[in-house]
Amino acid sequence: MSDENRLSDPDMMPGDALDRALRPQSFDDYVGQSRAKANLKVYVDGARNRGEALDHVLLFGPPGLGKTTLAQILAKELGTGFRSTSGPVIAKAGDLAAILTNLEPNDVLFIDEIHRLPPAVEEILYPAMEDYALDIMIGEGPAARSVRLDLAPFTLVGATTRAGLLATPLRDRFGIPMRLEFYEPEDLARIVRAAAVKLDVSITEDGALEIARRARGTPRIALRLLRRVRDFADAEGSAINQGAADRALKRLEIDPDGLDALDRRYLHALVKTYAGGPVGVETLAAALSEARDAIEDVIEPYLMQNGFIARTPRGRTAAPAAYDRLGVPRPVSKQSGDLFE
Ligand SMILES: Nc1ncnc2c1ncn2[C@@H]1O[C@H](COP(=O)(O)OP(=O)(O)OP(=O)(O)O)[C@@H](O)[C@H]1O
Ligand SMILES: [Mg+2]
Repeated sequence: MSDENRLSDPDMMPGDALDRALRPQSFDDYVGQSRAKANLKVYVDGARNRGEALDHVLLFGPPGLGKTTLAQILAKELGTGFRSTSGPVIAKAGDLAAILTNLEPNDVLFIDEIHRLPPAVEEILYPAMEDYALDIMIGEGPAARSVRLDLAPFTLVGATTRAGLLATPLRDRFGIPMRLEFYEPEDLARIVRAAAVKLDVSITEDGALEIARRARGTPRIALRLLRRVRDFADAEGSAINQGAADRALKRLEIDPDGLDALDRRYLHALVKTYAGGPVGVETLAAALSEARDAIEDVIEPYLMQNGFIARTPRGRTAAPAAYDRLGVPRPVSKQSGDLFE
């Protein structure tokens, strides 16, 4: 994202090595997402007992909620190998064919950002997912013929921040679609406390909860805030208690409800510049000098979840909570009946 200082950007790279060290290794360490987890446990047990490959799994939801982590855990719990790649990395059909033919029986193949697979690559995935087979063209012109090559049974785990961008034939081939949800503060507090133990940081219960409440429902952000708050607490020579966490997060310009500077700029533009909308996402992106993808993947899901904005066919609209949040009087009435239904 263009705003390099955005601390709560879950896409930000630095610290990712540490993130890896903090990654849970089993269903039991994986906090929250109880619905997804409970179902996956049943499917994993079934596949393992039958000695079969697990059905293909599609994990979708905003960045930083634990898709990659869950994919790795699936392989561990299945007791299979784990191969990992991503949509933009696979340029040619042959690249994917090479990966597929090298899989061991029942392996997990993880494709991150699966919505960015080139269409020609996507097509060879269809028979691979459906029949564990590759259709390869041999020769050219009138003599060309297609040869079918068998593959070992495998589980494709696809991850995407945008299930909506997936072609329907691809989406339909996932037997197990799973939406990951934003985390409750209590779950994020558990994640923060577990990380603090691993990082040897002393933190109180309410210190962890303060960080959790302000992490936009996202584990990656919670972990990042923990590291920054630790720096401030170290400088103060104090443990991370609620007061220390609050002071540090204020300095980081993260509001008590977790909104950061970019969230506030977004609401400001929508409510004040565009009179509460409806306004198109491209217009908002231009006004904020942010990429449209970042707006749609990172900013809007959390604002929507918290009732600040709505997406309508005609564009984004501000909900009453957005006016209240900015201290702007709510409009008395608007012609568009869909605003405050
Ligand atoms: N349920 C969880 N319990 C504990 N820690 C978690 C959980 N989910 C995620 N994390 C932590 O948050 C970090 C981010 O998770 P992960 O990389 O899996 O997110 P992601 O959904 O794959 O994000 P992206 O869409 O950006 O690829 C990881 O380092 C992991 O340690
Ligand atoms: Mg990931």
